[in-house]
Amino acid sequence: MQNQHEIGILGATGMVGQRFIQLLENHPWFKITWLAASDRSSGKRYEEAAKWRLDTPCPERIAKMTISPAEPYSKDGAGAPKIIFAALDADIARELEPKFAAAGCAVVSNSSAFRMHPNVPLVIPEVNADHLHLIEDQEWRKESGGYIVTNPNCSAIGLVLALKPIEERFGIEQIFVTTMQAVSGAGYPGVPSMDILGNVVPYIKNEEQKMEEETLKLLGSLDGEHIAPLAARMSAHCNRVAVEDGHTESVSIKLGNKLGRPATKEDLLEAWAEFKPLAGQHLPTAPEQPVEWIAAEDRPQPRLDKNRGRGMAASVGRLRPCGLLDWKLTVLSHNTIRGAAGAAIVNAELLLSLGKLEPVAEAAARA
Ligand SMILES: NC(=O)C1=CN([C@@H]2O[C@H](COP(=O)(O)OP(=O)(O)OC[C@H]3O[C@@H](n4cnc5c(N)ncnc54)[C@H](OP(=O)(O)O)[C@@H]3O)[C@@H](O)[C@H]2O)C=CC1
Ligand SMILES: N[C@@H](CC(=O)OP(=O)(O)O)C(=O)O
Repeated sequence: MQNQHEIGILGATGMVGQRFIQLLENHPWFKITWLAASDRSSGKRYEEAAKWRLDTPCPERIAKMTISPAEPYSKDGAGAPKIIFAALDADIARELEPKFAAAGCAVVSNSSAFRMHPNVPLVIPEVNADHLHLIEDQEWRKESGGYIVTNPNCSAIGLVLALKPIEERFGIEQIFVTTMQAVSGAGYPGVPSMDILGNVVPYIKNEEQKMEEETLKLLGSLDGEHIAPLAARMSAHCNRVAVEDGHTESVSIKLGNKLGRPATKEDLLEAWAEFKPLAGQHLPTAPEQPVEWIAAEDRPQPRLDKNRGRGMAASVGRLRPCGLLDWKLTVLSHNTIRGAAGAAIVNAELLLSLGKLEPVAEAAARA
């Protein structure tokens, strides 16, 4: 890819916005040319508005950029770029993302606002790239070429990466999952230190419902113009724990009978090892091995394993028979990389490789 495409970030000052900047600053296909946040930040230089929380320095070029209002067109008529990465709270996303899509932008969203909308694809490229077909039914796409594509909740994404190869080969009938979610998942400043230090909080608003609905949509199949969710039963328990980054999940599953015989441990390990659905597509942010099996009996652990595959792989370990369902295992993934900014970036890479980020005028003219 020779030309870099100009991109903008909505919510650029937040936890996920900062990850977008970190992951995109040296990206071979995308160049950050526009940053937007709330009225509190607009008009300020990025370094004045954002409290940089990551362990690599804020890129100098970005620090000096001025934050724009969160609108698709500015007063002088100049527009935001046509590719927008969005990292907004759901309520704000619900209001702003459609404005950008209506203005002809491809909105690659990380928020939950439209994930379960029937015409909005909820996508993990390794899992359900075919669901992108839904954008063609969006009114914005028909009128201006713009559209919204979403990535999943940060807890759903690791789980689904681990389950997809199993569902494909063996089928899945029941899923039981308990999460241990990092504090960075709540944004900054997030959970008060007095609430989380030396403690576990067994409640994250709306999280269990999102995990359950999104998992079944992601593992569902495109049926004409609709997604038929996976017909499995699922129960999620979500907890906040005193970990900085990385969501860990204890999972039990009951398998289907696609194989015609009970699956062995070796069958499951082989399914993960051979799961490389994007091989040969050369998407820069996609990990070579999306699901990494760790044999050590006490892994995966967030401190040691969250950065596998540059933070884009789901780590899986502790596979053993389950006394209630068939198998139990532990899954770990980085919540602000694979679970947020990295997920949206790999979605945009997929869209570009499929020709769906071409200039909007062309798409609108075709419609
Ligand atoms: N943190 C995580 O691990 C994950 C987060 N998410 C989701 O990503 C989204 C962002 O999360 P996170 O980065 O943690 O949140 P933060 O609270 O850290 O950041 C929110 C961002 O939105 C901006 N913003 C707030 N109000 C407005 C407004 N009215 N108009 C325009 N911009 C506004 C803020 O700007 P300002 O600085 O000016 O206030 C800031 O840039 C949320 O939907 C969250 O649920 C998803 C997966 C994982
Ligand atoms: N709720 C998640 C992070 C998040 O923001 O999820 P969502 O993208 O579904 O809103 C957590 O607290 O860890």
